[in-house]
Amino acid sequence: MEAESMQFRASGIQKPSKISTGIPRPPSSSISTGSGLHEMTSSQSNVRSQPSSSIPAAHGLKRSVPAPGSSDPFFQHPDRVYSQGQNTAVQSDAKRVPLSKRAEQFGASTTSTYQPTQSLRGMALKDAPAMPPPLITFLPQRSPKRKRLDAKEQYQTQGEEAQMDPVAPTTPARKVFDRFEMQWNCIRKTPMITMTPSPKKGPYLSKYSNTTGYVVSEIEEKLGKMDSEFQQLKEFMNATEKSSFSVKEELEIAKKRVANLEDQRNELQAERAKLMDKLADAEREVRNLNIDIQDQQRRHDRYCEEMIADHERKLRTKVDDYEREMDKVAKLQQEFEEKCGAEAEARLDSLSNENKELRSALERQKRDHEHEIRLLNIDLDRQSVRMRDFEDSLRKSEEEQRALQAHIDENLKTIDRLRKRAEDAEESLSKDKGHLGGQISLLSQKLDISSERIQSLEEQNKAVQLECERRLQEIEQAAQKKIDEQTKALRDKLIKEEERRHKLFEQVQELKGNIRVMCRIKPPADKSSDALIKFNPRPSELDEDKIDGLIIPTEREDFRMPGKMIPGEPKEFNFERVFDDNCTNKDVFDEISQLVQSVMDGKKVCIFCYGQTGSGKTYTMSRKEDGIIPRTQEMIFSEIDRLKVLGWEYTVEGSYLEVYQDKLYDLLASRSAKPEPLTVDPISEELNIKGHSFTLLKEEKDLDEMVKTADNNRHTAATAMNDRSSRSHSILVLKIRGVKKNEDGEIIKTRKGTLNLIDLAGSESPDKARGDQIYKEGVEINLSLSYLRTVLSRLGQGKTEGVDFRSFTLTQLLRPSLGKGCRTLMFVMVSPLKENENETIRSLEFAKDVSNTPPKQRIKFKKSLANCFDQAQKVKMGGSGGAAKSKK
Ligand SMILES: Nc1ncnc2c1ncn2[C@@H]1O[C@H](COP(=O)(O)OP(=O)(O)OP(=O)(O)O)[C@@H](O)[C@H]1O
Repeated sequence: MEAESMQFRASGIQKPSKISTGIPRPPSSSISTGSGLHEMTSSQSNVRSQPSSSIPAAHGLKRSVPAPGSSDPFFQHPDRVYSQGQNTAVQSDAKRVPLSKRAEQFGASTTSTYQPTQSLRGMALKDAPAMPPPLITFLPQRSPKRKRLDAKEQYQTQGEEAQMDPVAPTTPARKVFDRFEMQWNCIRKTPMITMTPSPKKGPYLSKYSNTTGYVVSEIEEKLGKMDSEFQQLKEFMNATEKSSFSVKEELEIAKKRVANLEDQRNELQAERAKLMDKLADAEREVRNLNIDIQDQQRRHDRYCEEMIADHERKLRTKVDDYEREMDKVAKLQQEFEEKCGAEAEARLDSLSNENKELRSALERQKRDHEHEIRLLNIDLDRQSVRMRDFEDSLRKSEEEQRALQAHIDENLKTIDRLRKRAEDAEESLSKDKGHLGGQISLLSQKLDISSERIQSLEEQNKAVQLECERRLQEIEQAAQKKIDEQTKALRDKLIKEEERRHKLFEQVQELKGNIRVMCRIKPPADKSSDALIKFNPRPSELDEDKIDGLIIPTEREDFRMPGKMIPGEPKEFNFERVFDDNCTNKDVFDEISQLVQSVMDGKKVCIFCYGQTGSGKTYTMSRKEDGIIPRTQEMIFSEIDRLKVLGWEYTVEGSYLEVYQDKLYDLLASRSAKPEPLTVDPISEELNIKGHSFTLLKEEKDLDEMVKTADNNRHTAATAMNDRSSRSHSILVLKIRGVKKNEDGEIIKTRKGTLNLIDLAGSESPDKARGDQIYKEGVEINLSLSYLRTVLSRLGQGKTEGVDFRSFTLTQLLRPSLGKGCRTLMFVMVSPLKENENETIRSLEFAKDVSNTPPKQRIKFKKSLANCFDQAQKVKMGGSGGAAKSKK
């Protein structure tokens, strides 16, 4: 059976062996029943070739069987009409033609008819039709509309059809099988041949007899067997077809998978190309970053070098200037010391001027130096800002690198994923495996190389950054060291210079006198309309731009002609300086700032503002924007800062006091209750007020606050002339203490200065018409002022002994600052209005009294100075050599 099935597969036509027994045979016959249809034909042939002995009475049958195409009724059956040729062919080719072929032959005679009434009597078995003629058309009819397909298309179409209907007879084998099945069904449906029973005939013929029946049942049995075999065959055929369709399906799936894998491979290649591009971009970016970093570093180096060179150059210039100045000072000092005798006085003024210039130059230089240091610090700051910027840019580049790295990591992850996918694909695509694997490994190798490169670039970056930081630190340290050294050298020089300046300054101040007087003329509200006093200003002999004297014309009654006014003796007033109505508060302070400086040097200084009500005392002393007090505040605290550099530490204590009706009050005390008068210690060397303590002023703003409080509390009383007319003396007292310590912290020098800034009450004559209270206040004020004049006059004459300060609270208060070695400046404020002329002249005379007592030295100094100018003038007229001399 196995061999047969194999044979079937090879030929495409399977024929069960039982089929060969489709033609009934005698049971004794040697014809094998196990052969196929082919054998069946052979057996028929064998039957024909057998000796007549084996087939009894064959002849009778032979004779009775008509030849095909004859008029025998068998062949006239409407369903079994055979042409003679066909029949012959069947008979002659029965041995060779396979059943299928024969089936085709049968199928070709679509019009053949079968006559069941036809008898086979007298027909030899070999002449009997081998197969019953088919009842229907065997060959499948092709639809005329159906397109003719080539073999492949047909195969595919059949495959598709088979997919739709797995048992559809579309394959050639199926077609043959179906035809065979139909043929077989025909045979099965064909009614059994009717034969006339003939007991005389042999057993063979008796098989066809219905009367005996056993032969028919045998055939029936065999047919049943064949049927079942056929069913098996059919099942087998169906199963085979099904498996063939599933194989086809698998093939299709495999094809699709191949296509998918192809796509994946393409995708992978595209992704690899993208990654390569990204990698190239990253490398390019890193290269650019490196170039940027190098550029930045170069620029930074160049900037540092330039800065250092510039700084050195500036410093050299400064040192040179400083040394030149020092030489000049030394020369001057020498000259001064050499000509200290009579000529010294003659030269004193020029020396003092020079000294002033020198001092201002030195201060300028010092300021410049400080400015230089500030600039250097700014430069350093800028440098550190640049450094920070540089660090920022580095940090940014690092971040970019990190982002790049993250990107690469992401890509690596993607690659890993892809690699995994590729590996999966590799498993199913064995052909592409090597190729794809190679590509992936190449890609991962390249990526590894890139990651290594990035890592090394990062390391390079870090190294460059570290190097930059190190170099910058070195430069900073070197610059700082140089700055420190130079600052120290300059500081030492400055300290020496400061000491010299201090000495010279003291000398000049001594020469200027301990009591100095200056005058200020208040500008008139309306120059054109107001009736003004005719001040004839006299320019200073020392400085033509300045005024130091006033000549006021007077009138007197002609004693020969009473009532007639004639010009009187002009009144001449000489002061250290006169500020006319063009001068500002700044000019005033520039002139007196040296006295504030003296306080820093440990001197006791009193600055008074004297004058009639409304003449501008408070304006000069306390004007918020530019008065003496606000400017003094600023100067003191900036001086403290300056001297700190030279090793001085200062403390400032202050108090704001008021003398009203000869009683002392604290202007800082609360005004809610009636203020209690204070008592001054009459003996103490320092100003001591019982029950009163000075306020420690750490910063300028503390002093400012104190002044504001005092201003608010200041007692004022309305007068006809000035709404805020002051009816009391106000005194701002500042105690300034300085100590200088050595490196071990021991105090090596101390300075104790006191500054009294006094805004005196209005000096006008008391007028009864303004009320008793004001009159009383006026009398009191006048008394205290005249006593002050007395005290100052005596002091101006150098009489420090026997001066009684205790008579009035004001002088008692100022006593510690008016004694020997103290400095006093009196500002006399005058009104320019004609209506105030008397008061103005009285004020000027008051001031004259104070200043009319200059030291003898001063008179001599002025005389010799005048001589000097005369001589210089003469020389100038005489020739150039003289001019040079005069210049000198
Ligand atoms: N140099 C000046 N320039 C412009 N205005 C001035 C000047 N001096 C004083 N004044 C003005 O004159 C008025 C009176 O000045 P101030 O109060 O200073 O007088 P005073 O002498 O202090 O008076 P009192 O003795 O009553 O206190 C103010 O309005 C002030 O602004």
